[in-house]
Amino acid sequence: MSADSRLLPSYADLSIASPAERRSFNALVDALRDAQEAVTRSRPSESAARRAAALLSEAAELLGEGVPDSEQLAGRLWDEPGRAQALAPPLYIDDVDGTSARGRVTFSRFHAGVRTVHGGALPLVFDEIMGRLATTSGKPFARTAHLTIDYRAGVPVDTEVEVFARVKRVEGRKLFLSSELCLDGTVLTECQGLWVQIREDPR
Ligand SMILES: CCCCCCCC(=O)SCCNC(=O)CCNC(=O)[C@H](O)C(C)(C)COP(=O)(O)OP(=O)(O)OC[C@H]1O[C@@H](n2cnc3c(N)ncnc32)[C@H](O)[C@@H]1OP(=O)(O)O
Repeated sequence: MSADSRLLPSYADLSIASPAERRSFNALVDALRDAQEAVTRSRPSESAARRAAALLSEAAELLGEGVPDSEQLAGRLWDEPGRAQALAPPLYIDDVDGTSARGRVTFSRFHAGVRTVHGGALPLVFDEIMGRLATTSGKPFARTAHLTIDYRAGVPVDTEVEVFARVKRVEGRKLFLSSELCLDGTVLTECQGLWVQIREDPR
């Protein structure tokens, strides 16, 4: 396991997978990320594109229809960067306490729009770090209710950027958070978010 339990949400279930299952599933998700990036970067010949498509289809067929979402591992290996899901780029959360969080992320061309990171990909990272902050340090389960993004400057691909988040105030079940994505001390993108602690835990 790669993170200490202070960095994990209060509802994280670390017993969901054995160490061996965790390693092999993580390797599968890493390979999926590599495939996404390789397809994005490629300009294959017709035959290479057909062959690659057949291999990817074969992999999907091998995995079959899957298990109910309550049993899936994707998105639930909380102590792994990216939680073993390929939707968002893997976020390395270095620190979380009751009021702030700090992490690092590198977007690749898969998440690019025109030369810079796609505007729809950036909220994925804000939702991850603010979601972690909103639900760590014993806080109950909360859902994203509102996000506002300010795109100050383009975010480069293939470059590690820092992400910071903090709790600005709490009003009953409502947590008002803010977050910034920075490169060399310059804020590139800012996000304001509202998380609402739900009345009943749905899990
Ligand atoms: C580590 C984790 C990483 C991953 C984190 C991922 C987190 C997510 O992405 S969750 C998925 C995306 N979000 C959702 O699907 C949420 C969908 N919405 C909902 O489930 C509900 O609307 C929910 C839970 C946000 C609020 O529902 P409910 O508890 O019934 O709220 P309700 O009682 O109406 O309102 C509570 C308060 O919040 C306010 N509020 C609710 N929604 C909003 C909103 N969108 N904007 C502003 N205020 C809002 C209400 O005005 C009310 O305020 P007050 O108490 O001052 O009157």
